Amino acid sequence: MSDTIFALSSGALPSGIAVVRLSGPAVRFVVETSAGKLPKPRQATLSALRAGDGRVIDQGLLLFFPGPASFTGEDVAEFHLHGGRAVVAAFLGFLGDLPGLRLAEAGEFTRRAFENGRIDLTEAEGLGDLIAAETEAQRRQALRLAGGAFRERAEDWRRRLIDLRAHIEADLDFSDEDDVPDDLSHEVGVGIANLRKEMERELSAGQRGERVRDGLEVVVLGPPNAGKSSLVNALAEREVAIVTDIPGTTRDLLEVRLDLGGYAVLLVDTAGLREGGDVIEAEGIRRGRARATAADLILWLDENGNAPPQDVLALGVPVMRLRTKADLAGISEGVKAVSVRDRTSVDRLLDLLTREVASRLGGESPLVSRARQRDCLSRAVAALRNAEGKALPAEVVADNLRQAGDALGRLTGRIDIEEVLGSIFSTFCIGK
Ligand SMILES: Nc1nc2c(ncn2[C@@H]2O[C@H](COP(=O)(O)OP(=O)(O)OP(=O)(O)O)[C@@H](O)[C@H]2O)c(=O)[nH]1
Ligand SMILES: [K+]
Ligand SMILES: [Mg+2]
Repeated sequence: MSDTIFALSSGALPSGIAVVRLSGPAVRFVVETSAGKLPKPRQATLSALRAGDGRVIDQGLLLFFPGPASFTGEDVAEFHLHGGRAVVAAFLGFLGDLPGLRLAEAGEFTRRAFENGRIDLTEAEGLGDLIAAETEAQRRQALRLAGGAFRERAEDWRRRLIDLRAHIEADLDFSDEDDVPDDLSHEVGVGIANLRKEMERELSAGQRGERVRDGLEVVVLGPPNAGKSSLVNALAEREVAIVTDIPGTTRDLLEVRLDLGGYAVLLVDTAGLREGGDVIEAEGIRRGRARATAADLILWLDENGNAPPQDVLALGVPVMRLRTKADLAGISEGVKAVSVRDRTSVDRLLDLLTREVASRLGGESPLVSRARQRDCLSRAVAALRNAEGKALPAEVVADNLRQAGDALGRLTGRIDIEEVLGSIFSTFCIGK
């Protein structure tokens, strides 16, 4: 019999209300001990909440969700206490002293929901993303995943794969090996190609999904003293980076998270690019370049409006050129100008960046948003490609379809999941 787990599932104390959640076989016993009797399922019930020795710890709401129709699939209870530190400490102390009860590990409620078949792995990932979501686009995407959109899609694909295999296997039973009726093999070929195309569409949308989830990375590059750190501070509206008139002030990479029109952006300040300087600065410059290599956008800042050097252009990352310190010089045509002394110009730049980010990340929330999901789906696509060759023996086609199905099984967590489970659920917070 599994342990009964409990945790403070709501946020930091003190708070108006604190929700302590329990799941497992001892839940009924705990509820009866504390509230005197089991309340009606799924109905909030006000009750004195007592410790094992009968003393009242708090007066609060209690909810009881009998398994298997609960979040975890087991008996679950929620105690809504007053969110004082002493109240919660006393209640958790009472629970911890009961036999068979222990504090939940990070993500353990969700893990039980998965293990009891209440949700699949993509829904569990969606729940984790929903809790981590900081922007509107992240919330929408996570909610779609948590609501089962990817699971439904993957199940549909799996059913179709099974149908296709059934066709092929029926065929193997009834005909000589090299004598597959043309119309049937044609039908199967079309079915495989359609599946592959649908999966490929989701994979390419997934590049957007991963950016929405992780944030679009914008790296600020330019010569020393171009005003990079000043602009980063102005865009973030906080003094994140040190600004001085000494060239070579910034050495470490500095990351700032921005919410631009509901999209997460990671803005990275870097050391000014130049030859020479001391070892510390040289290392800073090396890190800045390396970071820019993987960026989604480079903001190239220069107070004269000069273009970036060839080695920056050669990175192949889109570049937005900006002339800085526009308050000091006249208008220069062709290059957008900004001055941190002129808030309107900073706001205009924010608008421009927001439009740029929205044009890249906007649209319906993609299903794929993690490397793990991308990896599983890529394997399925590769297997389908291998099944599409002309004049392949039916056994080879069937075997590749089976492999594609296995890849989808790994995606939803039907098979081969032990090695990924730990890494997925350990990123959750305790109480989820
Ligand atoms: N007049 C004016 N001065 C600015 C503007 N932006 C930055 N500066 C000044 O330019 C100097 C350099 O600014 P920083 O933001 O430190 O420049 P940086 O590119 O981060 O410099 P490094 O980190 O050393 O590469 C500071 O004295 C800033 O006050 C601007 O828009 N107008
Ligand atoms: K500087
Ligand atoms: Mg700087």
